[in-house]
Amino acid sequence: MSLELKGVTKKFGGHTAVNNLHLEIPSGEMFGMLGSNGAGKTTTFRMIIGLLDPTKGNILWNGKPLGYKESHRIGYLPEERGLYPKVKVVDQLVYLGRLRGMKKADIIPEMRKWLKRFEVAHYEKKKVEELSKGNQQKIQFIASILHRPEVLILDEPFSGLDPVNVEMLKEAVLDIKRTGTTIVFSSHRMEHVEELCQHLCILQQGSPVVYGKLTEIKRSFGKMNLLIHADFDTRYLENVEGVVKYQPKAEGVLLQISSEETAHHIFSSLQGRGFVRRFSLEDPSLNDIFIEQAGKSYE
Ligand SMILES: Nc1ncnc2c1ncn2[C@@H]1O[C@H](COP(=O)(O)OP(=O)(O)OP(=O)(O)O)[C@@H](O)[C@H]1O
Repeated sequence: MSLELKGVTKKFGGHTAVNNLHLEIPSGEMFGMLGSNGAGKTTTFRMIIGLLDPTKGNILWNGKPLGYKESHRIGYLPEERGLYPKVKVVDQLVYLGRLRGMKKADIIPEMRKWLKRFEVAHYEKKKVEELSKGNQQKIQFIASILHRPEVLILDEPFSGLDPVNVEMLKEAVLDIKRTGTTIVFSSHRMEHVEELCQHLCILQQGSPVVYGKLTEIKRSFGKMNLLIHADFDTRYLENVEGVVKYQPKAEGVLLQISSEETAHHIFSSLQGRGFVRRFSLEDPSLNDIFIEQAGKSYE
């Protein structure tokens, strides 16, 4: 049971937006799709949901093609949010739920459950344009999950939300995953992907430059981070062998080092120089990996 992309390519005229993409996303998994602006994430999502046809390749859900007719199986939160501004929240959700094969009598209680959970129950009879952008996003999220899809595609679900709402949405996404839904989501916020996904892919110009399990991707990166807070000048570390990057922080310094051996060596070299409040060896962050692979910072 999985979502499979087999050699999927999408060309727009002479431009290749997605290039021979092979992915296998196990059923029930939450999968992170990363990449710089224009890398091909949204195009891939549009092909998965059947809004665009691949120029080449196949997309299979449990071994069968996923087409536009399978829309009741798929939930999609698009990047460019698009609800009808003049239509009331309830009418909008009933309309979208019915499009995905639900009965009105089933939609209303499910809708109310989610509106309450997202603390927007009092907007049920308001027009969408009367809601803030963040609250409109919650409504659009509800629209994407109301029919309990088997596959849920979330394009930048957390963008534009305040930290409290990000947490609220994250909890909801995790609960949906627990029901067995397969979730693919894109984000430019690496910490969200690190927190939620076991597997991920980084696209660059339509091709995956990193693909696999987060823990293995980190392990095979070949570098680690060393955080040091010391009450003395540590600038000499910049020239120590094995130190790849030296970044002064508001407090202390963050080093990127090539091996654990370098950490041992640095630890010894700090002895006798003064007080060390923190010495912490850490895995590389996804941001480190992204910057190196895709060549862009999203901090
Ligand atoms: N309908 C279209 N016609 C022509 N070119 C397109 C079309 N849709 C996307 N593209 C091009 O395909 C490439 C991939 O775009 P896509 O929107 O998939 O990137 P993305 O990874 O989602 O980017 P972002 O992070 O900015 O949302 C871009 O170069 C884009 O200009």
